[in-house]
Amino acid sequence: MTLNIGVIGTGAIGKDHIRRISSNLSGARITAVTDVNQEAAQVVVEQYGLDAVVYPDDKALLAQADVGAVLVTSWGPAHEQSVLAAIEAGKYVFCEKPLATTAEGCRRIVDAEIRHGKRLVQVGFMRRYDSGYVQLKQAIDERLIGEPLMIRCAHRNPESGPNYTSDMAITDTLIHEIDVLRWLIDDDYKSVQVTYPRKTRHALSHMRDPQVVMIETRGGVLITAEIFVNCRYGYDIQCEVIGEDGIAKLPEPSSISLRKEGMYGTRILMDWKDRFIEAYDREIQDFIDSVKRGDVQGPTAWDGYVAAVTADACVKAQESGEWEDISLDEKPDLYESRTLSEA
Ligand SMILES: NC(=O)c1ccc[n+]([C@@H]2O[C@H](COP(=O)([O-])OP(=O)(O)OC[C@H]3O[C@@H](n4cnc5c(N)ncnc54)[C@H](O)[C@@H]3O)[C@@H](O)[C@H]2O)c1
Ligand SMILES: O[C@H]1[C@H](O)[C@@H](O)[C@H](O)[C@@H](O)[C@H]1O
Repeated sequence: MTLNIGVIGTGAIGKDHIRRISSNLSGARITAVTDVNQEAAQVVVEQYGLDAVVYPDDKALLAQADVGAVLVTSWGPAHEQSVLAAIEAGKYVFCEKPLATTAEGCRRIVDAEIRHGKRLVQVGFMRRYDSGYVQLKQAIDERLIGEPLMIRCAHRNPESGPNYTSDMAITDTLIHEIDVLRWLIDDDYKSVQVTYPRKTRHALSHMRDPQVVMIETRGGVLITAEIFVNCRYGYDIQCEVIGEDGIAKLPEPSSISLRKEGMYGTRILMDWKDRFIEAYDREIQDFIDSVKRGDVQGPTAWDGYVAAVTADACVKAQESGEWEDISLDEKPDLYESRTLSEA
């Protein structure tokens, strides 16, 4: 049976997920949408030729009995309210990162899910579905490089918008590394420090860019992550795991090589939508399939909580310049069952 999906937030990524569900993926259709900008939501319905109703808000959308699952793709500060309302309505919910903008908000979602007694929430940490990261994890799990000792990574965007602030380097950007690296090496974080190299002239005056974040894991692995959101040349994601017996590196996206005008090289992508297009397809297809089985498997609300606690400590470290502790509540039993990361 086709799964009816409602979409809360029809901005950039909401539209992109609507496009993939309507044209690339199988087993689901969009029957309901809402956005604070209802006219924009109506335009999206027409643009993608959807047979969908535009509802005034998330509550009205969630009240529809025929909506089997929802995607929360609104602004970060609106996520918590919609996810809590979805859990209360007993609906499966895929929420883009961040699950909530505070660790307390994520914890409220975790507690609501525990009270419900069953996993309903999947968080949009799509890198776990990227074939490059999956290969990297396989190499680590198979001990091809021995015990991991250090990780070096870089998260570069060509440019940041006018509303982007220094803390968003953590909460909006590094949040992907925060999730994927603990999944990659099956470890959790202990402490963090943030330092600032010389600032690029391309960053707006209110911003620190680039930033370098050092995270120590409980197992003693040292992570160095560069965040550079005005690098100009492309959307570039790098990750290298240095182990006792060798080094494993995230593959570059496949691309033809060009010999042209005295140069030999490959193109670099400019947009996150293209860099992780297959990962987004896989994560949303997995959500659809697992909702239909009644058994959501992707990144959990607990993963969203861990990311938020870690991000809070990173933001504190941005301000203090000191090493800051990262301390988590005890993992609830609900999240001990097999997930994608353990499958
Ligand atoms: N996984 C990823 O790689 C990835 C990529 C991009 C964005 N995101 C996340 O997705 C979310 C949306 O990002 P975006 O780039 O699409 O932003 P956007 O600004 O393009 O779209 C957000 C939309 O949400 C709407 N909105 C705000 N509050 C709402 C509410 N209470 N109810 C309904 N609609 C509401 C806005 O009107 C807007 O149309 C953010 O949390 C962002 O961090 C994730
Ligand atoms: O919302 C986007 C998205 O998550 C991208 O993957 C990231 O590179 C950007 O920095 C962020 O602003």
